[in-house]
Formats: sequence, C-alpha cells, structure tokens
Amino acid sequence: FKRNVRKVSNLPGLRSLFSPASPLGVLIPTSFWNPGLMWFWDWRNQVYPRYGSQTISALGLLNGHPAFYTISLNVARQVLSTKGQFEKAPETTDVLGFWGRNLFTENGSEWSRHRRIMNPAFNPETYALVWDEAANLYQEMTSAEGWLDQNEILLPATHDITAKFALIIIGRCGFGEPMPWDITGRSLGTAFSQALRTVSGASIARAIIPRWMYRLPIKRLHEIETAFNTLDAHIEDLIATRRVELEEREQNCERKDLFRLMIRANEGEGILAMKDEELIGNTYLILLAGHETTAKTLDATIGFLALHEDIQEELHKEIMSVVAGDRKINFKDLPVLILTEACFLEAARLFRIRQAPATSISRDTTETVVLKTDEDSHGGHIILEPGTRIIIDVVGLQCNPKLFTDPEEFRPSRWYGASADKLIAFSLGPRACIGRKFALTEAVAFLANLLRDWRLHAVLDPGETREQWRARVMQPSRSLDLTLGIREFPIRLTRR
Ligand code: HEM
Repeated sequence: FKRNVRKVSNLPGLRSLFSPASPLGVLIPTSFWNPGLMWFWDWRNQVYPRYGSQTISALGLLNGHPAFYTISLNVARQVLSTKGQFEKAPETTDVLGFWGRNLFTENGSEWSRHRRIMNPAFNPETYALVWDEAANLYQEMTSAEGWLDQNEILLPATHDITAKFALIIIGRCGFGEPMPWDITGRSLGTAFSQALRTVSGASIARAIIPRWMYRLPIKRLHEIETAFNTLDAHIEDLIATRRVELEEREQNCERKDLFRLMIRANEGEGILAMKDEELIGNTYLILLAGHETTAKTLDATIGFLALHEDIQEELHKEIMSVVAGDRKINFKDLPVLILTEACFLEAARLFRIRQAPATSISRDTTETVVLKTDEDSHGGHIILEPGTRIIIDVVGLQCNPKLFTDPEEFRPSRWYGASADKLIAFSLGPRACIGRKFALTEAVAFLANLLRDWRLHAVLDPGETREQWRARVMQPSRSLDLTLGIREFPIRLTRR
C-alpha cells in the first residue's frame, strides 16, 4: 500500500478496500465504503472539491491498480494529445476485444495500421449517405410503426426506437446491409440486435467472470453465453455473405464503405493487411461502438427536450427555417441546424459514455512523464512513473464548474462557437472517436425529422413536477452496460 501511495506521488484521493476499477470494486455496488462503478456519477460534485484538486489519486488497500483520476481539461489534453508517452492497458480494453484485436484495443503501430485502413470510410460522401439513410429510415419507421395517422403516441421506451434506428444506420452505411425497418430474419436482424443488447449489457461482467463459471447452473450466465454465441454465428454469416456480394458488385461500385475497406484489407497483403480475427474484431467494434453510444445519447437528448419545451419551440423554428416545400430536410442544411446539434452535444456532456469497467478514458504511461496540474500543490505538477494509470473522469470533467457554468443545467447554447475539444465525450487527440461526425450527422438528421413533426412530453406521475421527473428519470442505468446511458423511460409525442 505504501509503495502504491508513492506511485501516486502521495496525491490525496480515494482510499478504499478495492480500487474503483478493480473487478471486485466494480462488482460491489457503490456505497460509502466502496466507490464501485458509479462513484464518478454519484459523487461527481463532491470528490474533487473534498481533496481540493482537479486531479486526485485512487488506491485499493486490498487490490486494484493505483490510478490518478482527473477532471482537468489541461491534464486531459496533455494525456490525450501527447504521442508515444501513453497507451491503453490490455485490461482496460478487454471489454471490446473478446472477438479479436481491433482499432479500439491496439496501441502504437498496430493501432495506426487499423486506423489507416478504416479512416478513408469516414468521409463526406459517407456522411451524406448517413443523412439520406436517416431521413429515409425515419419515413419508413413512422409508416411501419403506424405513426402516420396518429396525433398522439405513447412510446413505452425510447431506447427501443433509437437503438433500432442506430443499428440499421450503421448496418446500411457502415456495412452496406440493405436493412429495412422490419429487420426480422435479416443477418443483422432482431435476434442479432437482441443478442447485441445482451452482450453490451454483459461485456463488463464477461471480462470479469472466469470462463469456468459459465458451466455452473446460473441462468443469467447461460443467457450471456448464448448471446455471445448468437453474435458469433451472425457475424460469420454477415462476413461470408457480404464477401460474396462484394465480389459480384465490385466492378460497378466505387464507394469506400467501411466493411468493403476492411474486407479488401483482409484479402490483401503488406503493411495495410488485416488478419481474419481482426476483421471479426473490428466488425464487432463498429457494430457496438457505432450504435449503442449514439442511441443512448439520443435517448438523453429526447429526455432533456421533453423537459424543456421552450428549447423545443426554438428548435422547431430552426428546423422549419430549412424545411423545403416537400418538408424534406437536406444534408446541406446540417451547418444551419446548430441548435439541433447543440442539443445532442449537451446531452452527450451530461450523459457521456463509459467504455471500460468503472473508467472513462484510461491510459498508462510508457515512460516517466511530468504532467502540469492546475493547482499549485505538489509544485504545480505530478510525476508519473512508467506504468502509471491516469483516467480522464469524463463525467466529472463535463460537470466541472471551472469549465461549465451551472454544469447540471441542460443549456445547449453553451456549445455555440465552443472549442471542439471542450466536449471530451468523443475524446481528444489522435485517438479521438473516429465516428464523431457519423454520430452527429445521424443524430441531427433523426432529431430534425422527429422534432419537425412532433412535440415531446415527459410522462409525469400524478402530482409530479418536472424537477422531480428529472431527478427520477434522468439517471443512468446502474447495470454493467458498456455505455453509460439514461435508464429506459416512456415518452409521449403529440403531432405538430
Ligand atoms: C454519441 C456517440 C459516440 C460517442 C460519445 C463516442 C465516444 C468515443 C470515445 C470517447 C472514444 C475514445 C475512447 C478511448 O480512447 O478510450 C471513441 C472511440 C471510438 N469510436 Fe466512438 N463514440 C460515438 C459514436 C461512434 C460511432 C457512430 C462510431 C462508428 C461508426 C464510433 C466508433 C469508434 C471507434 C472505432 C473508436 C476507436 C478509435 C481509436 O481508438 O482510434 N463511435 N468513441
């Protein structure tokens, strides 16, 4: 323990039996004696002020890797923008690496190879396609769900709609799968999306629970095992089918869709080749990272908009200012829809994603690094020995009152003209989210179409105020999901 205290330069911070990111720390619920998985949410306004610093340490007396946690944008910039001094530790990426090494799990030249293969797919042509597909899918959805002749709709759980929407968009635009709204029987269909949901909700548990335990008569573990096997079968099927289709269509198609680039790299040789297991690993990664995050942020956006009818009215004005005679909203309108985009960014600020057990964005040093801190204590800097872990506490950072006035307020206008790196939800630097623009395009297209046609209303309990509704509903789900998202909630739509 003393050695670990020295490792974190004696910096004050959390001291508990199990460190917050250790398997036991994660599995035991957050309480006064165990920070657990949710401390960064439950204690977000107390911990850093208690230790008088934007960077603190966390140590487990019995087990767990000692670590620094920071809500300082300056420290985050140093960690995420400096090349070569920081890398991802394997145990922090395991949750997205079950199926094969991939862009998310790799470091150094291996990471660079994956990124060079996949980067060309994230281009303006793809974003235009995302926009058009999102607009078409919205029309298909309203027709298939029977919304066209309704004036009022009660959606029992927004996530059912947003998750399906985001999965189909990544299927169509990333994988060239012509998925309809009714996805029953498709290779990325209903069985696949249910399995994907189970897997996403169980990945952290899967990384922690030893494999032999899956042979015990525990129903939940068998469900997890079945979901993982179902995904395997679907992904193999998807790769085989698309490989044949690509052979047939190759002559006439110029588009650099992501899946085509990955399959070509898998068939190729040389420095930009991709191994079979990497193709599978990246396929999973894109399917998981490319839909859950967007869907959950859309859920949060819908929740906040339902609370703030004044912002909805402003948003509707913005949308109607670009609507053409046929009520279509076009890709060229994207730069004008600044409030629509700002609402999504603001929801991402308040409900950002989590991608590894109990951590946010985590890096280990590869050499001794001196980080400048914002406080004068410790001489204004901390020294990180090689192998020291530093975790960007994204929830804390995005609620940091030194960066955001009234941080708990949903105030989209704070993003007007704001520096892009103030929103850390997509991370910063060379390893920032490759799908940021993809997600933003999809989200703005979805929201603009939805808000053009509908008013959103919170479904209040009898006698409940909006503030009470927010306190009850706008809370994260406490499961071991890969992504931190608002728990499921119903919403009422009335036609404009
Ligand atoms: C609201 C939506 C999204 C959010 C908040 C988000 C957030 C993030 C964050 C924070 C990272 C960095 C993680 C780290 O360094 O530890 C990341 C990486 C990544 N994201 Fe996203 N993401 C979103 C949507 C998407 C979409 C739509 C795609 C794909 C189409 C995607 C694909 C990826 C990939 C492949 C990486 C790994 C990049 C690398 O390591 O080079 N994400 N994302």
